[in-house]
Amino acid sequence: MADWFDLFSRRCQWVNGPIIIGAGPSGLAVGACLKEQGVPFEILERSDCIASLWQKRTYDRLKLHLPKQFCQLPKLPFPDDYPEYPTKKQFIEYLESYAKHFDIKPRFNQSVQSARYDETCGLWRVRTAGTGGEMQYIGQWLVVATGENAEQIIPELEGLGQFGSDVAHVCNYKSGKVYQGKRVLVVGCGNSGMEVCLDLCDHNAFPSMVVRDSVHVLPREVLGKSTFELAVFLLKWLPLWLVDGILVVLAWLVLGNITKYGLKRPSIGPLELKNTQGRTPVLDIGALGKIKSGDIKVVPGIKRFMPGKVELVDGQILDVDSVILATGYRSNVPQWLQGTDFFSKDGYPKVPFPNGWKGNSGLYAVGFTRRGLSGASSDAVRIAKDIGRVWKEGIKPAQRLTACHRRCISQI
Ligand SMILES: Cc1cc2nc3c(=O)[nH]c(=O)nc-3n(C[C@H](O)[C@H](O)[C@H](O)COP(=O)(O)OP(=O)(O)OC[C@H]3O[C@@H](n4cnc5c(N)ncnc54)[C@H](O)[C@@H]3O)c2cc1C
Ligand SMILES: NC(=O)C1=CN([C@@H]2O[C@H](COP(=O)(O)OP(=O)(O)OC[C@H]3O[C@@H](n4cnc5c(N)ncnc54)[C@H](OP(=O)(O)O)[C@@H]3O)[C@@H](O)[C@H]2O)C=CC1
Ligand SMILES: O=C(O)C(=O)Cc1c[nH]c2ccccc12
Repeated sequence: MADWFDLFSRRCQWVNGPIIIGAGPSGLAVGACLKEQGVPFEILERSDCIASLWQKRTYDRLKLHLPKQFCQLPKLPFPDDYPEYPTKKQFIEYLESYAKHFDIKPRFNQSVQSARYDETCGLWRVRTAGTGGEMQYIGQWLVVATGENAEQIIPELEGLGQFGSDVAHVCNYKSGKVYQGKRVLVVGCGNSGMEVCLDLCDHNAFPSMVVRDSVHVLPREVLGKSTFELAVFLLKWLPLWLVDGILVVLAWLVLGNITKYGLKRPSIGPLELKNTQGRTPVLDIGALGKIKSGDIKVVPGIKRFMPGKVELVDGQILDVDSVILATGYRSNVPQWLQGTDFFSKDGYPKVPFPNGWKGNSGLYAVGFTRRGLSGASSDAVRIAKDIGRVWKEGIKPAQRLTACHRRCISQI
């Protein structure tokens, strides 16, 4: 009886078409491409808005750091009057207009708790929790679009619990305004750590940035041309190792020897490191100047925290008012995707680029190639074509619905 109650109370829903998890740029891009193919779909989003990473978990001064042609989604370019590097506000407005243009209406407050392929009926079952209670969605395809940045990484650092209350992950940092006059320890030297330090300087705070190992810093532009664009251009003719070599030489010519500031370069080149380990090179937009001037202090790894203090691996003890953890993000796919070995433990597809977008039994992954928004866009185009082909071949899952659906519902 309870099963039929679920069905009638709409706690269990058949989705005619793919179930897309995540309404960030990746999920929206797949949605737009599916619309063009005439394939219906549902997008399930844990937050109450599209692109929640951009709307809720990024700082005010953020801009795209790749030129706009590498960041637009399929089928709808950025408006002509957008600058080369759109601001966060412009990017969000673009995404809002993108969703509107393609009439994409995600289901908000649907946090996916589990998704599993049911071999017996050949369908995916997706369970969500949200403001309206628990729901189950059933469909033939599952598109994972939850992103490489789904969860903040809080490293285990000795004594951090005793440091004091002013510890935040960078995803909760908005502006340096509230840190005025404070000594701030920024842990991490990726693009977030660097830019937050710059923002802290601009708000008269005193940042120290922890660089525990090595980091690639590249100028965002060389002679007025985007370094990233140059790399993409060179990769058309040259092997990756050579392009990496050229980038390092260019960085040295433009930025000088930065080792003396505590910024050691990794032995692996910047693009290879990005592709293999997901470590994004820093595209400098001014932090390096502040490091050179001494406004941002570079400090080595952390040994332990004490109340109001931090001890570093070289024995220095610093008095610190606040700590910002710019320690990165992780995928959350292993937390909810069950019964498939398509994703590895780190939450990325096991199959290397360019084949990681398609798994078995109607499973797809978009936005997990460590290639930013342009990587997500190419995944989205491929996925929609693949699903569209099957859809047009006339496999109408709805026709299988009655018998199959009944069996599935009876197992809730
Ligand atoms: C600060 C920052 C700046 C960046 N700048 C650039 C840039 O300039 N250029 C570039 O190319 N890339 C950039 N990136 C890379 C970034 O990955 C992309 O910009 C982009 O946001 C990726 O889109 P996505 O849809 O794959 O993931 P996200 O934008 O993270 O979207 C995933 C969505 O899935 C939802 N979700 C997650 N888990 C669940 C769940 N269990 N159930 C339901 N919903 C769920 C999330 O709430 C989110 O809305 C940046 C990343 C960061 C963190
Ligand atoms: N558009 C833009 O301008 C921006 C883009 N981004 C993008 O967002 C993504 C995430 O960037 P970001 O948030 O910087 O994260 P990243 O993963 O790129 O960097 C994390 C940093 O934290 C360091 N770290 C992690 N754990 C520790 C620890 N225990 N002690 C000391 N250091 C530690 C890492 O060091 P190690 O390398 O040694 O592990 C690394 O320097 C990237 O793809 C980035 O390009 C971010 C900000 C701005
Ligand atoms: O900003 C990011 O995180 C990106 O993933 C964009 C990106 C993809 N490939 C790169 C290589 C160098 C610098 C940024 C990127």
